Amino acid sequence: MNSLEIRKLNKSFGALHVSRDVSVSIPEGECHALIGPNGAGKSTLIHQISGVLRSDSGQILLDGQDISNLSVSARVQAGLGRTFQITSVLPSFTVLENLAIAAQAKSGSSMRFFGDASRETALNELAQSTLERVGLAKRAHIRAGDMSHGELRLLELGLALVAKPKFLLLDEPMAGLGRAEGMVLVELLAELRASIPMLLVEHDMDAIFQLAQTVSVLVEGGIVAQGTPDEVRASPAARAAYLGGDAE
Ligand SMILES: Nc1ncnc2c1ncn2[C@@H]1O[C@H](COP(=O)(O)OP(=O)(O)OP(=O)(O)O)[C@@H](O)[C@H]1O
Repeated sequence: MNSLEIRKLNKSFGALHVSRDVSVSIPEGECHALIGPNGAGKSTLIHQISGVLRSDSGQILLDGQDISNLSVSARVQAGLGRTFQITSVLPSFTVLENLAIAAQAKSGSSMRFFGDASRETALNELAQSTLERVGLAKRAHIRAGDMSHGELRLLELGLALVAKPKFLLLDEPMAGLGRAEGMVLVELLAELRASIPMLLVEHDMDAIFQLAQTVSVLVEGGIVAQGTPDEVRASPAARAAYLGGDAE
């Protein structure tokens, strides 16, 4: 079963206790949004989950496997996918080439396998099907550097999907997108969440309330409210700390 469970994660920077006993459980089929004011500790938590930062204590379980002590790349190998705020797209390669390169990298390809036709076919098929999955089939042969910002976001998601993740970490996927581009991405993520559960850090409340079945509100590193969007909207702690007038 695809799921992510984090149990009592803590992280301090010197005297600053940022993540405080954070626990979240995200089962199969679910998009969980993490929201909170600037400086609440959202990025820190994402970095702890992805492995960029080691937690001081707590556990991270992916499909029941404890990945708390794995490196970033070992977590990716274990099935933890993520989109990066710093793009991993190669701008002078086409969209399809970017996906094919990612597919090859994921497959652990090396020169000694070069020329294995069936293997190349499989990688090309994976690149092509991912291209279609993220709605970029018509843009296959465009240089990635010539794409719009919204298309780049779709390609970044495609690069994560090539690795066939069991779970996706999405760090502000809507950032910088216009309304139309944002809607395309929301629709795509809504389709994907049925097969790949996801944790979404996002400031765009419309996107959150369209996508997330459950929400955690993080304030000063601790979760002050957790539940469905409606429960969180109704939570006095969340309203006081974060949602304010938007919750009305
Ligand atoms: N490497 C670090 N060293 C020291 N303090 C840090 C470090 N990284 C983050 N912090 C501090 O931890 C707190 C939480 O920061 P974090 O970036 O996780 O918040 P955030 O919720 O992601 O904020 P934003 O919404 O603005 O991105 C802040 O007070 C920040 O200054």
